[in-house]
Amino acid sequence: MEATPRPDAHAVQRAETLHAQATAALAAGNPAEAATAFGEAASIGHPGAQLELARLHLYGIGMPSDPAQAVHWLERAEAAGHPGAAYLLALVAVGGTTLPRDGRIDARVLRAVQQGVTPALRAAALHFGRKPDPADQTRCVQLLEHAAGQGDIVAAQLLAERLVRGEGCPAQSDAARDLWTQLERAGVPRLPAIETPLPVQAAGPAGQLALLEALVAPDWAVLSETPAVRSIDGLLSADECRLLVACAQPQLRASMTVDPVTGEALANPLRTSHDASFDPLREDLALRLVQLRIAQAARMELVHAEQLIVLRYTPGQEYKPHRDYLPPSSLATHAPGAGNRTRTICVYLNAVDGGGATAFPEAGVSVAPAPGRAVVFDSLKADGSPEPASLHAGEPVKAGEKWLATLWLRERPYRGF
Ligand SMILES: O=C(O)CCC(=O)C(=O)O
Ligand SMILES: [Fe+2]
Repeated sequence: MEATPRPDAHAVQRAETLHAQATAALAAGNPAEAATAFGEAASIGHPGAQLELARLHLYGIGMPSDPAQAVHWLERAEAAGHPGAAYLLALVAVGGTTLPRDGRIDARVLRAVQQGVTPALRAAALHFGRKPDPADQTRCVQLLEHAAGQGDIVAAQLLAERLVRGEGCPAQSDAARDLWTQLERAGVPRLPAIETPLPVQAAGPAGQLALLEALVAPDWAVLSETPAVRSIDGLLSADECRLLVACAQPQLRASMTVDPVTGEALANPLRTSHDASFDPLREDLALRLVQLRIAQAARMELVHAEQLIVLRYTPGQEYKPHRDYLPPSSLATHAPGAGNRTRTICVYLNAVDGGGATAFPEAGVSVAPAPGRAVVFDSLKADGSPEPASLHAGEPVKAGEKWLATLWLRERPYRGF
């Protein structure tokens, strides 16, 4: 890596001014202007500007997405000692498209954890939380405490759920109640009760970070060959199911469907749930690792996936019989280069008190919700043409809530990294 020449005091001052201008431009909704100013400050050697510029390149804000360019600036910021840069480089590398999946991932996350980078603490907590060793369970709680102490609301929610059940610590119902009272005062909704009675595959060696274990998914069981329907148990841990619900809750809105004639998104009685779509910008390392395992379970690369969707159904709500492949009208406007939706994986995040199974009438199979269980099915035939027998429905919920995470996977890459 090239060493960045040390800028003089005047240049440092100018870089600070540009960084402040760029930050203001971004907040005011002028990403192109922000990119120019961050770019100038980054070239002078401002590590914060290098990191911000990298994020714009990565997510294609104010410019087309260019992960390789993002990595270039992140490596500079990392060399200058910016704690967030190591974290972001690890986040890019786990995807395996722009940087190799190698030992630097764990080393970088470990460094970010030691420097207290909040999303790194959250990701490490969830990783250790999947290891059965009691010391790792304790580590998970400590990392959640550290992140929550730094203002990470989601970590605080996950911590409260562990405290109340005594997961990785003695049960502390008073402390859990106090924490929930504080959270509720701040407008944070309660999480549904999520426990995973299904055994979850252990996450690599005890006592150490080995984040690439996220890519190891349990095998599927074939329920129907044609149409292809499979199920997988123990895909996500309780913490991971809670994470998806907690991240979705603030963004829930009435679900839309694609009009088969016009391709427009419409509120539709076909689908009465609420859902949240995860903007890639909001995908932190923990969410990315969870999604990588979900994609792996579906035996596809995550770059083929549209944005993760989390759905919530309350009693009476359902997703009436439908097929997931896109009609030609919407395919033409929704990333046609990626091809059609070829496969879907839905992961149940909680136990539903009544109803809510996913039914495949043509296959004659039905999958009941259980936390961490997934159903994987194909929407296209082997020759790429639509498979009408992939018809399926989310049956009405009769009691309690149903939380579900869905990845719709395209024939070809849909995401940039
Ligand atoms: O709610 C369900 O069980 C099915 C969801 C579904 O069909 C979808 O997300 O495409
Ligand atoms: Fe569907």
